[in-house]
Formats: sequence, C-alpha cells, structure tokens
Amino acid sequence: MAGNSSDVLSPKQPPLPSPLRFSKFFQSNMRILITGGAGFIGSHLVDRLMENEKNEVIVADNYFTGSKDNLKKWIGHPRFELIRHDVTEPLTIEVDQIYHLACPASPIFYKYNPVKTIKTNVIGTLNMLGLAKRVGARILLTSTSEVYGDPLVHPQPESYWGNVNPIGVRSCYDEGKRVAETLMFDYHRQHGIEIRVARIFNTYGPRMNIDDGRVVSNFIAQAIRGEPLTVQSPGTQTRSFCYVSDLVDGLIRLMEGSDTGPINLGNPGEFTMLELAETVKELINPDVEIKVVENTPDDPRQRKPIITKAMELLGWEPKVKLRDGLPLMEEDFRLRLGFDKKN
Ligand SMILES: NC(=O)c1ccc[n+]([C@@H]2O[C@H](COP(=O)([O-])OP(=O)(O)OC[C@H]3O[C@@H](n4cnc5c(N)ncnc54)[C@H](O)[C@@H]3O)[C@@H](O)[C@H]2O)c1
Ligand SMILES: O=c1ccn([C@@H]2O[C@H](COP(=O)(O)OP(=O)(O)O[C@H]3OC[C@@H](O)[C@H](O)[C@H]3O)[C@@H](O)[C@H]2O)c(=O)[nH]1
Repeated sequence: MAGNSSDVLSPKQPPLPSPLRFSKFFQSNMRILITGGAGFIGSHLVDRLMENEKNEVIVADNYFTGSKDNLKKWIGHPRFELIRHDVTEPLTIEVDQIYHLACPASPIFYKYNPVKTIKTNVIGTLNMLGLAKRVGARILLTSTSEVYGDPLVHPQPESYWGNVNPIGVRSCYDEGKRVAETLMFDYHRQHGIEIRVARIFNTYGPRMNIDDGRVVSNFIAQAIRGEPLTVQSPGTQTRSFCYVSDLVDGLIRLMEGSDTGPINLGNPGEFTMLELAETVKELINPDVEIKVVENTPDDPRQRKPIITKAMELLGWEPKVKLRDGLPLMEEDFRLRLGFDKKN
C-alpha cells in the first residue's frame, strides 16, 4: 500500500530528450504549447511570448472560433509551429509549459454545441494534463469568472464557491470549467503536476471576432455600423471588463510565479450593460439608438473580481481603463469592417 501511494504521489520521469539537446551548440529554449492559440486571447499571448527569443511557441487549435489569420505574422517563423488539433484527442509532443486555453468562450458559441463544449472542457483538460504528466510540463488553465455562476457574494473572492445551475444552458461551460479546475487540482495532488489556474473575468480587445456575440464586440460593431446597441434586459446586470494586454501580462506572471491559484484576473471597474452602451455611444457614435432586447436564461446579474491575491502574489493589476481600451478596439474593428471614422 505504502509503495502504491508513493508511486501515485511522485510524478513520472519525463521522456529523455534528443541527444541534440546535449550538443555544445544547443541553445536551451523554453518550448511552450498554447492550446486555443488561434483565438482572441491566445493569439495575443503568442505575440507576447514570441517577443522572447528564448521561447519556441507551438499552437494547437481546431479553428472552431479561432483563425489562422490571428497568427499570420508568425506562420513560417523558425520558433513557431501551428498544428490543427482538437484537444478532445490526445496530443503527443515534448514541451516545457502548457497554456491550456482551448474552449469556445462566447456564450453563443459555447451553447451552439454544448456536448462538444463540455467534452472540450473535460476530455480536453484530461488530455492536456496527461501530456503535462508525461513530459513533466507546468500547465496553466484559463478558467473563468463563470465558475461563480450568478454570484450571491459580491464582489467575488477566489474563496467563494459559486452559485451555478448544474443543468442549465450555460452549464456546459461553467460546470465544464469547474470540472476542469477539479481535474487540475486532482492531478496536482495525486501526481505532483505543476499547475496554475486563472479565473478570467470578461476580457475585450482587438481581434475579437466581429460576430463573436459578446457584449463589447457587439456594441462596437453595432456603433460603427450605425445599428442600435442591443442591451439585453434588464440592462442593470453588471460586468467588469479587462483589456487583453493586461490579461496576457497576468497570465504570464501566473505561469512564471510559484502560486497554483486559483487567481482572479480581471479589472475591478464594474459597469451595468446600460452604462457600457452609453459609453460606447458617447465614444464611438452619438447618433445610435440603445434598444433593450430579450435576455437568455441564467445570465449572471453581477460580476466584479476581488484582485487582492493577484496584486499580492503576482504584483499584477490592470492598467488600461475601459474608456482607453474601447477606442483601441474600435480602430481594429473599423479596419476589419472597412468603415472609416467620420470627420
Ligand atoms: N475572453 C474572455 O472574456 C474570457 C473570460 C474567461 C475565460 N476565458 C477563457 O479564455 C480562453 C480563450 O478565450 P477567448 O476569449 O480567446 O475565446 P476564443 O473563442 O477566441 O478562443 C478559443 C480558442 O480555442 C479554440 N478551440 C475551441 N475548442 C477547441 C478544441 N476542442 N480543440 C482545439 N481548439 C479549440 C478555438 O478555435 C479558439 O481559437 C477560453 O478557455 C475561455 O474560456 C475567456
Ligand atoms: O448584445 C449583447 C450581448 C450581451 N449582452 C449582455 O452583456 C453581458 C455580458 O455578456 P457576454 O456574452 O459578453 O459575456 P458573459 O459575461 O455572459 O460571459 C462571458 O463571461 C466570461 C467568459 O468566461 C466568457 O467570455 C463568457 O462566458 C450579459 O449580461 C449579456 O446579457 C448585451 O446586453 N447585449
């Protein structure tokens, strides 16, 4: 029994590297896998990691919501590789770190094929943990503020266990991420895997899909096109919006630091959806109408992170205010939509 439990607790030895690694000309690089790296956050993370010449970056993505276009500046680069791969299938490669992002994140997309979403969260995370265990890699999961469900504690600390409907239309995502977190901690406790868990709050910025369906991208595209801004009722529900460069900085600090998490990463500025619509209208197109439309089931009524842990453990806090981030996103959306700014 004692023998068994020590087997279980000690991680397996990673496979032997190629003898080339011991050649006197070998430059020791950090090989980093980013699942979901062709998506919105993933592609910004690739950009940041590629800035370091010691990093080799491998992206594995099935292009469900991501696109090669987001990575076009790296395709063909000697330190970059792009693999068409679905994380619900095992992946056998040798890497030092894994940023595990693969999962549709916009409610419209994650509800489109809920069975696939939950398989991505559960089987996908199991596969990536299996890979981390085999090669001795450190693995970071991008979990979400949705693990708090429709929170009864406000603002949310990491110690809050959440208020989640286990059988609702959002469960494939929020319960899926909760299971993914459980798997991370079980592999850590049982197999000694080095884990990092980030709970990301609503993040926005350039490169979001124009038809992503999330609120910031919807409002910006609508304002540019001169269409009504669709506030889902009642409009008093709140969210806290983090600009993508701040978020990517937090993810890298978490990966490089020594705390497993979970750690909230988000901007504590809190806005109702009506306030967000008013701000977009004022900054982008004062002529647009704001229209209240029907909402979807189980929409969380309030959300705002407590980020004391990130501040103390990672020395991280967001720098970009919503009013400064929205115009940066507008610029990118105008280019892609082919609408020049008036005047
Ligand atoms: N953006 C946010 O506000 C936010 C908030 C909380 C958590 N997150 C998490 O961050 C991660 C990235 O989110 P995002 O906003 O960049 O979304 P995104 O949809 O732009 O990116 C997700 C990426 O994962 C890929 N993908 C999906 N299923 C896959 C599968 N089975 N196999 C391989 N690749 C797959 C998609 O093609 C896409 O490139 C997700 O895990 C999401 O849950 C995002
Ligand atoms: O056009 C719209 C779209 C959305 N909304 C509202 O805006 C709020 C935010 O909705 P979004 O679809 O952008 O995102 P949600 O906060 O519901 O979920 C997000 O949470 C964090 C991440 O895990 C994911 O990116 C996503 O699940 C909701 O209250 C929604 O009702 C609008 O008022 N109008």
